Amino acid sequence: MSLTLDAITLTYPDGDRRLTALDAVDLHVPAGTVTAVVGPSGSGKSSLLAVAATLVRPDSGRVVIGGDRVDGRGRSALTALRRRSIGIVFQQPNLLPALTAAEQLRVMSHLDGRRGDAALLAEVGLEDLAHRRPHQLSGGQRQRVNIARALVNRPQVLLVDEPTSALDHARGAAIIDLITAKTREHGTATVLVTHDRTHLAGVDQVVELVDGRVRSR
Ligand SMILES: Nc1ncnc2c1ncn2[C@@H]1O[C@H](COP(=O)(O)OP(=O)(O)OP(=O)(O)O)[C@@H](O)[C@H]1O
Repeated sequence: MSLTLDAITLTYPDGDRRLTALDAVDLHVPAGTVTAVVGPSGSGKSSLLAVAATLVRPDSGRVVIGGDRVDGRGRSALTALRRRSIGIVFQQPNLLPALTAAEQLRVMSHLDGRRGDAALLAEVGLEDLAHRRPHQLSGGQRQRVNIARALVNRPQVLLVDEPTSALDHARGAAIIDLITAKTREHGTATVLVTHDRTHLAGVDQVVELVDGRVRSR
């Protein structure tokens, strides 16, 4: 399903004024495609991801997933929507230290009451490492578990924040390739926030944010 952000404006309190983090931002991400969001520090990339994740409510504008407007829904409806439809991959894989790779996935699917899917580990190339705990995995392998975990519930929207920042170039490129492949395979609408423009050759759209506005390219 597609993701659309329509005229999103977001401000934060800033002393006795408001700081405009996103200024009438439009973004359309068709199903099965990856949109990279680039821009300098403080340009609003994380804010955009937080709005798309329905974690932060914008001052104005609409968030539309698969044709349904989702901003403005109540808290429990948004929690259910996030569990069901939105996968989030954070910069640092926040895996639970005591659990094996397979267990990290099972915990997610139990939380949502769905069947565990350790086969996902095979999809991300970790079938032989299912029994390892996070400290027994490399940074790139941990990020793969993180991605597999975000995909457990087959989300319609995948939001990825700086997935390569802790990785060397080759491992970073492999992670972007993996995200792109899974996006195509599952028909996900994927937004990938990154500082690093060197990996962007394979993505479908690159959006540059400057001071909270989309700069046309
Ligand atoms: N909770 C907050 N309260 C007040 N201001 C905030 C808050 N979060 C972000 N900001 C401000 O909003 C603007 C956009 O921040 P945001 O984190 O979205 O940028 P970014 O592009 O993700 O930056 P970076 O690349 O450094 O992570 C910045 O000026 C930041 O200082």
